[in-house]
Amino acid sequence: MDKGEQLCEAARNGDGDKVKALIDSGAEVSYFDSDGLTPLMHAAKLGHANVVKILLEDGAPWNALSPSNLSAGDFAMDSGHQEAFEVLLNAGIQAELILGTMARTAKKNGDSTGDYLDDRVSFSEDKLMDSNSKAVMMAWEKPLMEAHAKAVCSGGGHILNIGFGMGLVDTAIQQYAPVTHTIVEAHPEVYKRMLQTGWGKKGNVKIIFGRWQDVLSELESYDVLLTLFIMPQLSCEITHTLPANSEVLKHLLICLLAWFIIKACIFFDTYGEYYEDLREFHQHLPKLLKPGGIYSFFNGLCGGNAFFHVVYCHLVSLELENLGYSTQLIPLPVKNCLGEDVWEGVRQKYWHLDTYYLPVCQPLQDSE
Ligand SMILES: C[S@@+](CC[C@H](N)C(=O)[O-])C[C@H]1O[C@@H](n2cnc3c(N)ncnc32)[C@H](O)[C@@H]1O
Repeated sequence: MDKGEQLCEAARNGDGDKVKALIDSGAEVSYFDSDGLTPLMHAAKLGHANVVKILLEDGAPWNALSPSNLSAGDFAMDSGHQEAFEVLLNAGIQAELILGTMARTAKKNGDSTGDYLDDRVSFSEDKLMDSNSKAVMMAWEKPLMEAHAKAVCSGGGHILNIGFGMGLVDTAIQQYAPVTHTIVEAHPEVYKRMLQTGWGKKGNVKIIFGRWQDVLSELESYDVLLTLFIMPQLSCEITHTLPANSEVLKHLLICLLAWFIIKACIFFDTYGEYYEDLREFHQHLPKLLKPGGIYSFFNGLCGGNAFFHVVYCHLVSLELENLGYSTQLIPLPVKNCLGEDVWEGVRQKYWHLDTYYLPVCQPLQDSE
C-alpha cells in the first residue's frame, strides 16, 4: 500500500501517532484516494477531531472537494461530528481571513462589475440574464426579497437599496410606503427599464444611476440632506407652538427627532461582484447607517456548498462585528420554491442549498 493510502487508513482509524509518522516520512496530506477522498475527509467523516487537527496543521487543504462536491466540513456536518466540524470551521474562517488580507494587499484595482456592466442583458418574466446566459436575478427569489424588504422596512422610513435587478425587493419595499426610497443601479439597460416601468415617477423614489462605488458621496450627503431639509419640515408642526425666540430649543428638537425618526435602512444585492466588494461596502456602513437602522444583504455567499456557506456566514458576521454590527441569520426554507426546472436555460446554478439565511444587521449598541 502506498503512503497516501496508508495515510487515509490511519485517518479512518483515528490513529494520530501513525498519521504524524506517515506525514514525517513524506506522505502527501493532499492525497486523493481512488474514491476522490482525502485523508482529512476520511477523518472528518468518522469524527476523528484529533486527526483533523494534525492534518490541518500539516497543511491539508480544508476546502478540497470530493467528486460529489463535498468538503471535509460537509462530511463532519452531515455526520453530526460537532468537534471535527468546529475545527474545520475555524480552519476555514482563518484561511479565508488570511486570503482576504492577501487579496487586499495585492489590491486588484480593476472593477469586478466592469465587464457585466458593458454587456447586454435580457429580461423575461422569470429572470434577468447576462450575455453569457448567467442569471443576474430570478423570480424564485421573490419570497426572499419580500422577507428582506420586511426586515429593512421595519427599521425606519428611509430605505436605500443597492441593485434593482428585477425590482422584486423594491416592489416589496414600496408596500411599506417608506418616506424615501433610494435605488442605486449601475447597468444602463436595467436603469432604462426602471424608467420605462415608471420607477422614476414614484413620489418617494430617487434613482441614482451609477456603481455604488462611484456614487457613495451622494449617498452620504443624501443622509445629511434628509436631516437638514426633511426634518425641519416634519418638526415644523411641533416647533411652531414654541415661543418665537426659542431657536435653540427648536434646533435641539429637530436634532432629537432626526436621531429617533430618521433611520436609514439599507439593502445590498449586486451582481458580478465578489466577497471583497461586499466587504468594501461594509466598510462604508458606519457613514451610511444611522443608529436604529437595519442593514441586510443578499446572502448568496458560496451558495453552491453547504459547509463553505457556513464558513462565509461566520466570516461576514465576524467582519461586521468588528465594524460594530450584530448579525442575526434568519433561516428561511427554500426547497419548495426551487425545482430543477427553475434553472432551465441558466448556465450556472448559483444556489444549491435548502435553507437561506437572511442576515439582519444592526449597530451593536442597538441590539444590546
Ligand atoms: C441580483 S440583481 C438585484 C436584484 C434585486 N434585489 C431584486 O429584488 O430584483 C443585481 C443588480 O445590481 C446591479 N449592479 C451590479 N453591480 C452594481 C454596482 N456596482 N452598483 C450598483 N448596482 C450594481 C445589477 O445591474 C443588477 O441590476
